[in-house]
Amino acid sequence: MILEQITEPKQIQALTVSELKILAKEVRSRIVEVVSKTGGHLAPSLGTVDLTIALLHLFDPLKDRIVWDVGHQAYSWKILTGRNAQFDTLRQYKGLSGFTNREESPYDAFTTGHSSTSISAALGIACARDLNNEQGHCIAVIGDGALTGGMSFEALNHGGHLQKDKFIVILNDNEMSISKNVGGLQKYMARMLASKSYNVLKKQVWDFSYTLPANIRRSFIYGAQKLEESMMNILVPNIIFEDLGFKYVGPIDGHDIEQLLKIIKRVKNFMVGPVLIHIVTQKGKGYPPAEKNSELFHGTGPFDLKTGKQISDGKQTWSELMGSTLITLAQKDPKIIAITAAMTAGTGLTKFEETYPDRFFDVGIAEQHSVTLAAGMSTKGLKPFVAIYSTFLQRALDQIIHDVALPKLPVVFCIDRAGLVGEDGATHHGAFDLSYLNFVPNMIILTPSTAEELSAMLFWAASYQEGPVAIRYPRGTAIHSSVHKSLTNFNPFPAIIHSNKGKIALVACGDAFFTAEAVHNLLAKDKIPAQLIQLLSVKPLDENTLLSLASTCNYIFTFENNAVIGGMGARIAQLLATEPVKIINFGYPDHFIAQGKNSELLDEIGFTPNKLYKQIVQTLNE
Ligand SMILES: Cc1ncc(C[n+]2csc(CCOP(=O)(O)OP(=O)(O)O)c2C)c(N)n1
Ligand SMILES: CC(=O)[C@@H](O)[C@H](O)COP(=O)(O)O
Ligand SMILES: [Mg+2]
Repeated sequence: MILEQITEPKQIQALTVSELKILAKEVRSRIVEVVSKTGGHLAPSLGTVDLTIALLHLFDPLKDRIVWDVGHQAYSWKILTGRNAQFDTLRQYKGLSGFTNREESPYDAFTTGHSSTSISAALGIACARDLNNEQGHCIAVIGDGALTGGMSFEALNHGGHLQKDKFIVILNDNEMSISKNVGGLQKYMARMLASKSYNVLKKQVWDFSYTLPANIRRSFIYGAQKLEESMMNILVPNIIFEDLGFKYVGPIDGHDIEQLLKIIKRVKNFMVGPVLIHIVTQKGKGYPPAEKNSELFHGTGPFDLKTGKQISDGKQTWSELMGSTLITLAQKDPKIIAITAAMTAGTGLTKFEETYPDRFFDVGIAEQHSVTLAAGMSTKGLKPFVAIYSTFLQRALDQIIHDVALPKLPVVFCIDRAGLVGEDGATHHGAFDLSYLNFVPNMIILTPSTAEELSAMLFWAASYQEGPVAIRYPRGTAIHSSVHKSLTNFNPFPAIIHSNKGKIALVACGDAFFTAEAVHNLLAKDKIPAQLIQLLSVKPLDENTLLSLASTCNYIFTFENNAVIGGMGARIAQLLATEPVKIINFGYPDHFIAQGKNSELLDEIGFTPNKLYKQIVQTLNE
C-alpha cells in the first residue's frame, strides 16, 4: 500500500505517475470505507481525489496555499496531508472536521463550510504574500455550484483587476451543485466544454512551445497568451473569465492525473497573471452507487458499503413536512411560490418542484439574491416562501432588513436547520437566527415545537399580508405531540400556559420546549412547582403574559436552541429589566460549538434536562 507510507505530503512529490494512480485508488477506497460508517460528503470528495494528488505532487502545501471552496470535497486532502490516521474520526465528536479548518491543520489554508469564499480568500492570501515579499502560489479550487454564488464573481472581478501572478483558480466542473446545477452560467460552461476549436488551438501552442529552447520558451508563451486573447474572441466568443482578466485553460479531464500534471505544471511554471483552469470531473467517481446518484451521496448518512443502501428510519422530517404543507397551500392559492438557494432536497422541496415547476425557483447558491427575488415577487402580489437553512440565511441579512422588512413585504422565511445540526459542526449550526432577526423591525418570528404547530404556522403565514414572517424549525424528525392540539382558528401570538403553579417559571420556544418540559418534570419530582410557558411567537412577545409572570414569580428561566446573546431570553430580560423578577437565560454559549451528535454537543454545553435542572436547583438554593 502506497497510502500507508505517506505520512506527510512531501512524499507525494517523489512518486511516479503510475504510483500516483495507485495512490488515487487507495485514497478512494479509504474515503468510501470511512464515510460508509461516519456519513459525510462522499460524492464531492471522490470527485477531487486526482486533482488533490496532482496538486500535492506539484506544490508545497505550506508555502503554496490551496483554498478548497466549501471544503466538503477535501477528504483526500485531509488523508494526504497527515490526517490519515485520524480519518476514522471524520465528523465525529472531537474528531476531524468535515471541512477544511485552520485550527485542525497547518495545511488547511482557510476555514470553510459556507460556499463561494475561496477566490476571495486565495486572492487575499496572494495580496498578503506580495506585501510580505513572500513566495508561493495561491490557488482556489471552486466547484461549478459554488461559482453561482455572487461572492465568486465579486472576487473574479477584483482578481482580474489586480492581475496577480501565481494566482490560480481551478474550476471543478461536475455539472452538479447538490442537485443539478442551475443557471445561465451552467449552460455557458456546457457550451465551453463543447467548444473543441479553442482547445485545439491551445494544444498546438503548448506543443509548439516545447520545440523551443528553454530560455525563450517563457517569453514565447507570454506572447502566445497575448495572441490568444485576440484569437480566442474569434474562435470562442466571450470567454467570460478572459473578459474578466483571467487566462483560461481548459477544459481538462480532471481524472487524468497525467494530463492534470502536465497542464498545471505549465501554468505553474510559465503563465503570468491570474489563470483559471477549468477541469471536468464526475461526482462520486470510483464508487458506482455514488456515480449513479451523486445527489443522494452528496452528503450521506452511514450506508452499506457493498450495496450503497442508505440507512434511514423513514420518518417524516421537519423539512418534508414543510414541503408537503406548502404543496397543500399552493393547491389553494396560485400566488404561492417556493424559492430555494441550491437546497431543493435539503429543504424538502423536491415534490413541490415536481408538482409546480413554474412556481418553484432554485436560484443557485445565491441566498442574497433569493431574498430580494422574493421581495420583488411580493411587490406584484405573489406570496413567496423562501426555504433556507438558518446558517446560510446569515448571508442575506441586509436583504432581509432593507428589501423585505423595511417595505413590509409579505415574504415567508422557512428557516430550516435552526439549532444544532450535529456532524457538520460550527459552520452549519443554526445558532444565530433568533439573534439576527430579533432586532429587525416589522419581522414576525415563529417557533413551532411540534409538527402540528409548524403546519398551522405555515397556513397562518400564507394569509398574513402585513409584512415578513420567519418560521424556524430544526433538522431531523418532526415531533408529533399533543402539547398543543387546538389549531383551528390558530393564533400564534398568545403564550401557551402549560402549567401555572409555582413561584418560578420556565419559558421556552421551539424544540427547546421539550427540554423545559423535562426539567419541569424533574422539578415536580422534587416537589418544586414551576410554571411552564411555551412561546410560539418570539417576535412579537406576549408581553402581557410575561409581565404577569414577572409579578408572580421570583425567577424566570428561559430555554431556546439559539445563542443566548440576542435570543428569545435576552429579549424577555430586556422587557422585564425593571421588574423585580430574576431572569436566567439558557441557550448556546458565546463560543462556536463544534461537531458531533447533538446529544454530545448539548451535554458539553450543559443544555440537557438533568444539567439544567441541577443548575436551577442550585440557583434556588443560593
Ligand atoms: C452559502 C452556502 N449555501 C449553501 C451551501 C450548501 N452547499 C454545500 S455544497 C453545495 C453544492 C456545491 O456544489 P459545487 O461547488 O459544484 O461542489 P460539488 O459538490 O459539485 O463538488 C451546496 C449548495 C453552503 N455550503 N453554503
Ligand atoms: C456542505 C453543505 O453545506 C451541505 O451539503 C450540508 O452539509 C447539508 O446539510 P444537511 O445534511 O443538513 O442537508
Ligand atoms: Mg459541482
